[in-house]
Amino acid sequence: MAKRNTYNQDESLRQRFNWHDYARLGHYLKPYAGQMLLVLGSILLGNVAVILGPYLMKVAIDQAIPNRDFHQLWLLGGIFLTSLLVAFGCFRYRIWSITKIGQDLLIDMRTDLFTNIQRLPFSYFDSRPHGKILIRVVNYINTLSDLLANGLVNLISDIISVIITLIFMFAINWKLTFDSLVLIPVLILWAYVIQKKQRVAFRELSNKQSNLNAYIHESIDGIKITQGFAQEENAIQAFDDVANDNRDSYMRAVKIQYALGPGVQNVSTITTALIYFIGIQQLGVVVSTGTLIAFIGYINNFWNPIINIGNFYNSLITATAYLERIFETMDEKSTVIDAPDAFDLPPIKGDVRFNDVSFRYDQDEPMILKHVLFHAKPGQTIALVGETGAGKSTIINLLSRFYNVSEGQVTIDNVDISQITLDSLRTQMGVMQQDTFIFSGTIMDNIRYGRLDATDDEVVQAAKVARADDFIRTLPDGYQTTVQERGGSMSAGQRQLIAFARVLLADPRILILDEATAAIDTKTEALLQEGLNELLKGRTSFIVAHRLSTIQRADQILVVDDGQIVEAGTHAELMAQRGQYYELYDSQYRMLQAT
Ligand SMILES: Nc1ncnc2c1ncn2[C@@H]1O[C@H](COP(=O)(O)OP(=O)(O)OP(=O)(O)O)[C@@H](O)[C@H]1O
Repeated sequence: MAKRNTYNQDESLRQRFNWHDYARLGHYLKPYAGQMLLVLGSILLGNVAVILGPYLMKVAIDQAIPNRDFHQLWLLGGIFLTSLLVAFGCFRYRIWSITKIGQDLLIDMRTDLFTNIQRLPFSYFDSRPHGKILIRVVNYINTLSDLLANGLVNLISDIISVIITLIFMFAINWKLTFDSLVLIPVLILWAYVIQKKQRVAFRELSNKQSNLNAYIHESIDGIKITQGFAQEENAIQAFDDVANDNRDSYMRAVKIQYALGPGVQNVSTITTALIYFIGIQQLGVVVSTGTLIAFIGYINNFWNPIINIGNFYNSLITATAYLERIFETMDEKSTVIDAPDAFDLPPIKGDVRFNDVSFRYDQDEPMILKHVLFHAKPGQTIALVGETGAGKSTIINLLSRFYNVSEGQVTIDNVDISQITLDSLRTQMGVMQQDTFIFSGTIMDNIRYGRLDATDDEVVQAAKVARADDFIRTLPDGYQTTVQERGGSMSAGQRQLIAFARVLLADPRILILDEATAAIDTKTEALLQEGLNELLKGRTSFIVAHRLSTIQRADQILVVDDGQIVEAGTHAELMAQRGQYYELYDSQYRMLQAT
């Protein structure tokens, strides 16, 4: 697993970028090969139309004007006008088509990346700020798709345009053409020298952009805490730091990036001056006036695409920094996957065992769970209790195989869960986290998340059983009320009732519930208790329990301490033992009495 990373820590790459990886991009371009060929055809036609201009000028100056041949002049003018129209049409088609290809490419790459992210295990998300994942899916892909569609077609068009121009130049005067190319090797050397520095600078910049994104994401997520503790000034200061870092690395990167442009520009200007110099010396001897004027036109035609090629090369180096991050995420392998011979778990009865399970989150950290052993019979309710950080949530996370156990086995109906397909395991399990997640959408959609093919009636029925129906009907649009991501407009108790309904609809055989600790008014508490009782019926349930009532009713209570199960039994049995549970219960009971 990757080392943990925070917003102000630069991410290091696990593998060095391999230039051959650019070949992988070919895979994305393949479906658009036909469309790109059409675009290239239009570019070719457009280029010929543009390049014709200086040649027509030469004929006009050297022949039509001295001979006072108006017929030829009109003809040349007509051809020139038509060529302009053709160039305009080709240009429009090219812009439209390239934009479309770019957008389609964007969807393809983003879908691949997003699909892989959906499959990644909890450990991946534990180890990095979510803003750093976000920037890869949104910003980096944007840059890359533009480079692939627009940049690549422009590159090919520019190369074609250089070749056609060169052909015309050679046809007019081969000696002047060679003189025009004399500084090209200098340019290539210059591009090579700055390339290495540029890659390093843009890699650094991508890190800083990622940090900035991570910080913004984190601070928006935690805005209520920030305001609650009046820490806005500190947050702004921290933001300033990452934003300044970002600006500084941007300035360093563009300083190197823009070193190429003036280089090309200077070489182009010197070459033009050189041609004037040589041309004027030989004017009337070897070079006619028309030839010199046409040649100067061609030199511009020649250098414009060369400048563009230089820019493309620049963008390519820049995009490499983004590309390596995108590929890294695309190549990230899930460690929690189906075994090669995995089979579907048949309908679960609900017998669950932890056979001597030990677990650590990180390879180089000590075991968090140590030799955990218990057996839950079908339909039983198991309450996990213990001090904070004891390992209760870790135990239930292993049950749904959100992480792989490090040692031992977890079995359901006597089948090791590492041998069955994840899908068949998780679709038969209902997991409710302490902080119920609400997606943006309607209440109806949120409950239906439990089973997407449920009818409206089934959703309402589930809400009724979960005791959520009453409060939903008091909302302005009832079940069609729109709620925001995380359900900010609902109370914690209401969010839990929605979650109960969601799980009831899914009707899982095994229920895993991290009970909310938030203080809830007695009326909602009673409702939640009723909803919970309905939920527990006929299922094997694991509850990280905080309510005394839930704990007392459990068939088995497991007392977790420092990653081990130190006591197990019913409430009466454990009270009689007068051990840790007794003390825990006693202190909680006294606390309740005091309030
Ligand atoms: N994703 C994680 N990566 C690394 N360590 C973790 C992770 N989640 C939890 N831990 C560590 O594992 C230990 C057990 O945590 P766990 O969340 O299972 O405790 P808990 O008993 O559920 O606590 P609480 O009652 O406060 O929720 C703690 O020391 C915690 O710091």
